[in-house]
Amino acid sequence: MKAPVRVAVTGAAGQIGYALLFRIAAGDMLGKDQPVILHLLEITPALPALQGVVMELNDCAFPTLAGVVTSDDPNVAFKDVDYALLVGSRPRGPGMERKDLLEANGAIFGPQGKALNDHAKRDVKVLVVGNPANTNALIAQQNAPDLDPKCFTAMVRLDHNRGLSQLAEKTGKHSSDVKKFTIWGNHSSTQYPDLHHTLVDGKPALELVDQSWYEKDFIPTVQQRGAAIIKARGASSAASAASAAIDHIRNWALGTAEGDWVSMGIPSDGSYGIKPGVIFGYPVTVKNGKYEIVQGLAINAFSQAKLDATEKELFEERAAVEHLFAGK
Ligand SMILES: NC(=O)c1ccc[n+]([C@@H]2O[C@H](COP(=O)([O-])OP(=O)(O)OC[C@H]3O[C@@H](n4cnc5c(N)ncnc54)[C@H](O)[C@@H]3O)[C@@H](O)[C@H]2O)c1
Ligand SMILES: O=C(O)C[C@H](O)C(=O)O
Repeated sequence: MKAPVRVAVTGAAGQIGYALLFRIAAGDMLGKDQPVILHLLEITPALPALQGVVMELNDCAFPTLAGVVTSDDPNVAFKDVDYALLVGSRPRGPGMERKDLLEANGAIFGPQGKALNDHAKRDVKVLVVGNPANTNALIAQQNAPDLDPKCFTAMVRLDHNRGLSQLAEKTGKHSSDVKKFTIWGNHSSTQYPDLHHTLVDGKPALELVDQSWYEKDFIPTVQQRGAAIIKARGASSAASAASAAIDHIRNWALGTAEGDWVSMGIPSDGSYGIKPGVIFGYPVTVKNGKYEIVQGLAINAFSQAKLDATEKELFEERAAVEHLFAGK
């Protein structure tokens, strides 16, 4: 067994929290040889419910669970953490766009960014799940001037996994046969699920499906999947969101597979013409805990229009929350 690492999860008594904590504690995220100490943050009224979750965690007697810290204070919860999964925030209901949550949730991420800045490990890996995830990650990043801006990422992995599954079903293959798929941009209905470089069992995806299915079926299905789940379940996705969060951190910590990439919301740096200043979904590979944008992919006019639309939306969201940045 390795030395334990500290993993913070916010909103730990919520529905994603309930699907996430047990898998992290069981070693699904960082490996069966990596003990974890969970640092669980909740709002004060949810602390009794959180205690119930902790009782259940203990009752599992997981070999990889080395301790649990609970708090309603981010300055306590983020002390010395190696990983922080920022889930705690309000989910949307039917008929809402995720950006309608900016007002309600944006205020959560400034103080949490500052607490990470003041207390977390200097190479902390932060994943924002709470919606609107990209812009909340930007708010946290902008309140953490002493941390590397690249510590802050947002989750587009659920969209990525949804795309793998849709394409696998259409082509009669398994999702593990699908490689080099990308979610560009925002975790919102402007996200661009891009099949132009995708391979299914080694063959170009766009040679296996027709363009009209790609444009009129695949893209909107992936873009609107969160809303479809809210409609069907009466609550937003939880187990699949938790699973995607585990995939995102596992790949960031342990690396991506040779010959493939994953999608992560990361700080834009000018790659593919996206101006710096937002958290943008990109194709990335990871080695030794560092992610790198896959460079040199051809972008045709169709793709460029989609990239422009999602970039525009992210800069609009940025403009709406700039007052929450440190020093503003
Ligand atoms: N990025 C994605 O792909 C994705 C997928 C699914 C859900 N989400 C988002 O994740 C968020 C959580 O969803 P859920 O279904 O678990 O919601 P939920 O309402 O079941 O749980 C949220 C929890 O967060 C807690 N919380 C609220 N403010 C907090 C704060 N300041 N600090 C700590 N905890 C706080 C609440 O008490 C609650 O227990 C929502 O914003 C949802 O839209 C994102
Ligand atoms: O759609 C939502 O509001 C929840 C989540 O972001 C999802 O994609 O399932």
